[in-house]
Amino acid sequence: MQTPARTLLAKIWDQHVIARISDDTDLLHVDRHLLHDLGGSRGLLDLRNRNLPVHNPELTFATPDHAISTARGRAGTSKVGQELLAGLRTETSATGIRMFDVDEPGQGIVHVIGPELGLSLPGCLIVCGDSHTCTHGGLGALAFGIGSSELTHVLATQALIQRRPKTMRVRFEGRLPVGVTAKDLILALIGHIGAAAGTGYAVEYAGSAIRDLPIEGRLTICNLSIELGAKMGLIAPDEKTFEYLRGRPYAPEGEMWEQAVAAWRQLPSDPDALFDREVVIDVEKIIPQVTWGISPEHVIGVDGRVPDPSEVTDHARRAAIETALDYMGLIPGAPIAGTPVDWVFIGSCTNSRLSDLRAAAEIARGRKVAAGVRAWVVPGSETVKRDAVAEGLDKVFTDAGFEWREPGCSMCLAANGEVVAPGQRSVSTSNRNFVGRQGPRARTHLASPASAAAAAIAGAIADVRTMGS
Ligand SMILES: CC(C)[C@H](C(=O)O)[C@@H](O)C(=O)O
Ligand code: SF4
Repeated sequence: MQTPARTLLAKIWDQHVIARISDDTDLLHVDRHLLHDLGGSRGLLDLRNRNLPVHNPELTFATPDHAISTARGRAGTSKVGQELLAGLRTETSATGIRMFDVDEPGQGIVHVIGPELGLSLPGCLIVCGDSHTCTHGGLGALAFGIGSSELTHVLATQALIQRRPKTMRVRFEGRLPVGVTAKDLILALIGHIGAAAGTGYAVEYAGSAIRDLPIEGRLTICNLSIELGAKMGLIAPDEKTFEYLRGRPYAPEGEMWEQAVAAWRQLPSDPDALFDREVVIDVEKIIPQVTWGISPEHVIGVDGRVPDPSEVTDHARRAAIETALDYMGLIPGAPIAGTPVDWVFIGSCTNSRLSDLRAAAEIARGRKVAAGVRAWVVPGSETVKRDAVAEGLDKVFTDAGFEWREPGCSMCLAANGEVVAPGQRSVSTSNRNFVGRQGPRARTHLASPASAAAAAIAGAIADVRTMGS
């Protein structure tokens, strides 16, 4: 009998089932557990208090990112941040967990270091107490965020009970227009199908535009899966994935590498595999995107106009637009381009990798940040920082008037006073434009690194396509 066609998700899932719990729920083995400073030490302390050992410390890795300051010398880390960092150090060393500490090669935003260290591999099941764990799906891993009690459970058992999600395939077809990046693709998708469309689904991104994307762009796409409502986003591994991973510190070597690649080649969804929902996006129609509101689905092309609630008949939608425009301080129907900005933030697990910094530097090179604008570049990891410095990107940015910071989450979630002041407007390469996300009453417009750099130079939301390089 022929085996039924299976999706990438089903293949990885089936390989991790330890026990069937019910028709749609399984106990799964976890291959990698990543810890960060906000939840990691708490989970480890919880175990200690219950006299439980960490089941597989060699499969668990930690790094501080959320609660540390990104100022030089980490000056400005709050008391709580310092306590969390100290706790992570004590508990990981007591349990034999490898921690990539501040100023050590390997430290960085947890979703940046997993891929770059080769900890995140195709076919792996990866969890972390963080909703953007979906990022690692860009390498063909099944990766998702877990809550704090699940985190403790994984530390104690290296396993997790999960309900099998429905499957959605999004095919991005065509060639990327000039100025359009992975970030624009995923924002356009969220705008098109809505920020709740992925709820209950694992989303597989496919199509010619995904195949053409370098790995870092694929990580950006998968990073925003949770902003689509999906806990998991995946992209089938291919030759680019293998090239990206070859020789990375934790990637398999020699004979093990050959065996791993042979196994990874079996992972892509079978051609006749069925998905619960299919979406096709023509990328040639997409232009650089920017958000105007307080959800990632509040997004338009940079040549567009802010919506006018008086033109919307649906009552609930009209009220939502009014609320968003009021918070954002925007005029209904006004063009979004030209809106003056106070802050530009280039960073976060969405867009702080080397290719992101290169794209921003292309726009910044030889130009100056507009008067009155503060612009930060926060590399995603020590490795990104080292590579960027080796290429002189830090110099390009500082010459243009950007501040060059140490790796961490920073202004993505406004820790340690790294905040946008009340009422001020920021263009940010991060993934959330929620109310208060970058500080109380801060106004956030999400965009790509190139678009963010263009805004810093113009002093206003700008169409990167008119800036050349
Ligand atoms: C702090 C952490 C739990 C949170 C998340 O789960 O995503 C954070 O990383 C975020 O981006 O809001
Ligand atoms: S960079 Fe932002 S989105 Fe990513 S893990 Fe840190 S706080 Fe969360």
